[in-house]
Amino acid sequence: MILRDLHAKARQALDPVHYDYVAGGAGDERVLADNERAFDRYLLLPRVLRGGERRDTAVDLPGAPGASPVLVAPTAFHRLLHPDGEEATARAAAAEGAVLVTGTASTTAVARVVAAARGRDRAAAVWFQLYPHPRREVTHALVRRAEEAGCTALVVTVDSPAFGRHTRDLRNGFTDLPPGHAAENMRDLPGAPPGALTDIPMSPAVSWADLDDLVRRTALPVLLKGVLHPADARLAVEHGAAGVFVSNHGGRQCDAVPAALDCLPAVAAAVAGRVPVLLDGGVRRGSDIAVALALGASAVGVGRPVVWGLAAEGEPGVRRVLAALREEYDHTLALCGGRRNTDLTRDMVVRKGGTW
Ligand SMILES: Cc1cc2nc3c(=O)[nH]c(=O)nc-3n(C[C@H](O)[C@H](O)[C@H](O)COP(=O)(O)O)c2cc1C
Ligand SMILES: CC(C)CC(=O)C(=O)O
Repeated sequence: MILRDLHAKARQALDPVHYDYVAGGAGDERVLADNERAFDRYLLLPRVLRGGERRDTAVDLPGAPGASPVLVAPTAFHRLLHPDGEEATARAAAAEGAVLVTGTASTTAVARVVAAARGRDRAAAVWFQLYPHPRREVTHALVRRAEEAGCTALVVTVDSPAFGRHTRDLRNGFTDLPPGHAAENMRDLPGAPPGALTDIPMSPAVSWADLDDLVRRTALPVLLKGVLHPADARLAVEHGAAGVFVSNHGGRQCDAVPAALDCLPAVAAAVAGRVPVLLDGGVRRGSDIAVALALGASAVGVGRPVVWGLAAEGEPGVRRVLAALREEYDHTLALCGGRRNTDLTRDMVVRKGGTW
């Protein structure tokens, strides 16, 4: 309910073109719709008489011990959506104990984002989402910026060898950031001066060799974001990834893939507990988090709900979103007879209308 209210408030507050940029997806937005709908296809089957007075929902993630199971997924251009931008998001995430995955396409430089988070909580974990650049030296420069800023992990987005065709943006002619906004992490790096959406160039040539190069080059844990095929999850582990995000980019890339949730069980089976599996796409309720964790995720990311919270109310709005999800999840865990996240097991999820 809180999330729906903040979404409605954000819609009122935002320029319709910017609203469409966030809300929209690729193609006919089939995947966008299915990400949320997928959660309606699964139900929880609680266990009884085995709970406890207290619950502990913290999770140990790479570079983020004792984190909330709800992460802030990377979303671009926060200053476009609220004047306090990424710094407000960072303070809110830190206050809620949530890992912030800050993006390459940030309208605030990564050093300032991390400083804002650490100003709120000295132990706050900020991960840097990386779009591998067609020129390796630019990728390396971005990694150095993230390392120097104090990020504790890299999240390499691998579902974007090309820009997604966002139908609403094409219709609205949304190609440039308004004056005064820029992709600050790209500033002074070779390439176009920041200002256009496409100043974050995608590279169709990115390969496993680039992942090997990154893993060799940085001491930070490297996670992959945008893995759907179990064979790729297996390869990710073999190539040294410290975690895998099951994600279809919120339905913004290929509009003919399964819902993220539907890909989770096979990826979790392929990874077989060797590294954490995370999921994003369509998570809107505490019970969605419980379903994802029961199906093999260690934690979930939320994208649009955080942006709606930011656009509607700034830092307090983001806090409300993260707190609501965490509290609803804790309540669901209690109702399922769990004390820890790992008490939610595969047998406690059934397909609607069927049995397991
Ligand atoms: C406005 C917007 C911008 C995004 N920007 C990025 C980005 O820069 N890098 C990235 O890896 N994912 C990006 N994503 C995808 C999110 O990280 C995440 O995968 C997706 O939003 C999850 O789905 P949800 O919005 O249903 O929670 C973006 C998503 C949205 C809605
Ligand atoms: C600048 C864009 C590449 C950000 C993005 O990933 C998205 O809008 O989905």
